[in-house]
Amino acid sequence: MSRQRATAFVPGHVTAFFSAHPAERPAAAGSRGAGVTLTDGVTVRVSAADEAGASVAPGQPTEPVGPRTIDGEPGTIGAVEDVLAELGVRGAGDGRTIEVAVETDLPIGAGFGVSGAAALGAALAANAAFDRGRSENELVRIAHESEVGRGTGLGDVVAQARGGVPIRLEPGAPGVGDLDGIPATARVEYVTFGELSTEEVLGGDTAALSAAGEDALARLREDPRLPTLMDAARGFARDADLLVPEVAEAIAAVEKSGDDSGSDGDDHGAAMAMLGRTVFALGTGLSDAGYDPEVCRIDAAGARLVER
Ligand SMILES: Nc1ncnc2c1ncn2[C@@H]1O[C@H](COP(=O)(O)OP(=O)(O)OP(=O)(O)O)[C@@H](O)[C@H]1O
Ligand SMILES: CC(C)(CO)[C@@H](O)C(=O)[O-]
Repeated sequence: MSRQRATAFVPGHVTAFFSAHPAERPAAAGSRGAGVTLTDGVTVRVSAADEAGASVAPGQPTEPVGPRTIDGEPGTIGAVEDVLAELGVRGAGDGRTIEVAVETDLPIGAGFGVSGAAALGAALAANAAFDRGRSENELVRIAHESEVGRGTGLGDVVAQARGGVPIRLEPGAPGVGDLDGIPATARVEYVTFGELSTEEVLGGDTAALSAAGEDALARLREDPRLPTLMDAARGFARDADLLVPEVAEAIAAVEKSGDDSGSDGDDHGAAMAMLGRTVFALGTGLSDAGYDPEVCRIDAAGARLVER
């Protein structure tokens, strides 16, 4: 008998650069690239709900699915619904409804991979709560396929499952894709100026962007260190023509304050988080430049079930 309730934590993931690799089969689709996973992330609690809390999901007018909240307010994430359907826990057909509570301090749609994290957290928690007996690789694949299917991300789920500083060498879910990483830890600062639609960028022409992403990856593979990650990220944002003015200004301000203070080797400047109007820095670059950033660290562990 399962406990019918479980909670998972999934780190946020900031992509530094990427190339898009669509494919017929969602498990084979994905991205190459690199980024950092964050101790700031998404907590997902999945539980059997009371009938009183039952609701009807958009697009499924007759199926009661149970309450869905994001930070306590009603809200759904498409990839989460697809994960639950795949695991057969969405409307179990026995009158049971499922409650999903997503909590995060991260902004949604600003380059932190919140939708991928919510999907992976829902997969881990639903599997545990309803004793689905899937392995970690299977759950990562289900979350990856759901995220790719919704067009809200390509490489966040596999990166978030791993933790650390993931390098996505080959696109796709476990068994298809291939990951490496930079063995490093650091303080992370970030400031968000607003959203950038992932669906819009991925739905457009990605050829130039992907060429820039492949160049950046080649550079990082030659020298898998944090300063090279940040430098390749800045080059990518420029070459892929994705840099937004507020982020460009912040990157320049961090560079200038580093030059002025003759800063040591611990600060590697700032870069843009893909895909959001967000700037991030490793070290104290943003606070040194006079910004008031959120502060966290590189996450060491990757997605996991937690006691709650
Ligand atoms: N308040 C909200 N703001 C934005 N999206 C929301 C909100 N509530 C639910 N959503 C859903 O959450 C998902 C957000 O996906 P999106 O890929 O835009 O963001 P993200 O995963 O946080 O960021 P990114 O892909 O830029 O790293 C979408 O499916 C959207 O429908
Ligand atoms: C496409 C993307 C930048 C959206 O956040 C991310 O999923 C990635 O790096 O594949």
